[in-house]
Amino acid sequence: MPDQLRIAVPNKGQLAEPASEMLREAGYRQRKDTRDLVLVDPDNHTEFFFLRPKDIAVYVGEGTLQVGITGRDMLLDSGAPVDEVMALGFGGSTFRFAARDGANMKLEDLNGKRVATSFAGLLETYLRKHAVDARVIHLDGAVESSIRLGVADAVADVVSTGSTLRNAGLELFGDPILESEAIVIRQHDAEDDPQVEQLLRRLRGVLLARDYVMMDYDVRAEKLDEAVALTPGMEGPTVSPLHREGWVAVRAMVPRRAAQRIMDDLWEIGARAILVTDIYACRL
Ligand SMILES: Nc1ncnc2c1ncn2[C@@H]1O[C@H](COP(=O)(O)OP(=O)(O)OP(=O)(O)O)[C@@H](O)[C@H]1O
Ligand SMILES: O=P(O)(O)OC[C@H]1O[C@H](OP(=O)(O)OP(=O)(O)O)[C@H](O)[C@@H]1O
Ligand SMILES: [Mg+2]
Repeated sequence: MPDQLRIAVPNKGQLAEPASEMLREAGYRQRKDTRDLVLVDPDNHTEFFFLRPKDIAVYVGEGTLQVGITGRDMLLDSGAPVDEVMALGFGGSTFRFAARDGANMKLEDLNGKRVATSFAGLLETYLRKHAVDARVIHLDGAVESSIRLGVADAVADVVSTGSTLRNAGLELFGDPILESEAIVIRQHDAEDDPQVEQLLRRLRGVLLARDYVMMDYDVRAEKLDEAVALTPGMEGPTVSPLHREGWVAVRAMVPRRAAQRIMDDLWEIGARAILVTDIYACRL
C-alpha cells in the first residue's frame, strides 16, 4: 500500500473554489464545508490540507506536503525551494506598479521613495534586478489605500480587472512585474513519485477536457486530406468507413474556441453531419 499523497489547497481567496472544482473534476473528493482544514480521500490514498495560499509554498518547500496549488506570484514571493510543475489556467492576474492618478511615475522615480506591497519578496527581487533603491513597506492587503493614507508613494499589487486601482484613484506605471496564474508546485529536486505523476496526468486531462471538444463528421473520401488539415487531432484523426459509397467518417479533438470556425470550413468542403460533443474526461 503506497503512502498517502498529501496535497496543499488554498483554503480561501480567489484560488480556493476553482482549485477544489478542478480537483473534483479530476476525480478527488473535496470538502463540503469551507471551514474544514483537512479532508481524507481514502479511494485515492490522498489527504488534502486547506491552507492560506501564501503559506502553501512554505509547506511544500519543507517537504511536509508533496504537492500544492498556489499562485505563481506567491511561489516567487516565498523564496521557498519549490518548482512550478504545471500551470492551471485560472486565477490569472498581473503584478504591477501604480501611483496617484496623474503622477506620471516611471520605474526610476521610485529611487528614495516608499512602495507598499503585500508581496515584499517578489518586489525586492524586482527592484534589486533593476537597480532601484526604494523602501518596501510590507502590508497584508488592501494595499491600494496606502498612498491616500500617507504610508507610501507608490504600490506594487495584484491587478485583475483594474477596478480596485481605479476606485482608489491610482494609475498603472512601468512594465508588468509578473504574469501570474494558479500553478502546481513541488519541492526542488523531488524524487519521481507515481502518485504525483498520476495527479498531474489527471489535472492535464481536466485541462484538455476543458479546452477541447470532440468533432465527428462525414466527408467524401477525395476531400479527406483537406478535411484532416482542418482537424488534425492530437495524434491524427480516426477515419472509419461509412456505409455510403465514396464517403468516410472522421473523428478528432479540436480546440473548443475554434470549433465554430472549423465547422464552417468543413461545411465549405462538403462535410456533413458535423457533430460537436463535450469531452467528460481524458488521458492522452
Ligand atoms: N482579483 C483577482 N483576480 C484573479 N486572481 C487574483 C485576484 N486577486 C488575487 N488573485 C490571485 O489569486 C492568488 C491568491 O490571492 P488571494 O487574494 O486569494 O490571496 P490572499 O490575498 O492571501 O487572500 P485574501 O485576499 O483572501 O486575504 C494570487 O496568486 C493572486 O495573484
Ligand atoms: O483588479 P481587480 O479586479 O480590482 O482585482 C485586484 C484586487 O484583488 C485582490 O484583492 P483581494 O480581494 O484579494 O484583497 P487583498 O488586497 O486583501 O488581498 C488584489 O489584491 C487587488 O486588490
Ligand atoms: Mg488577496
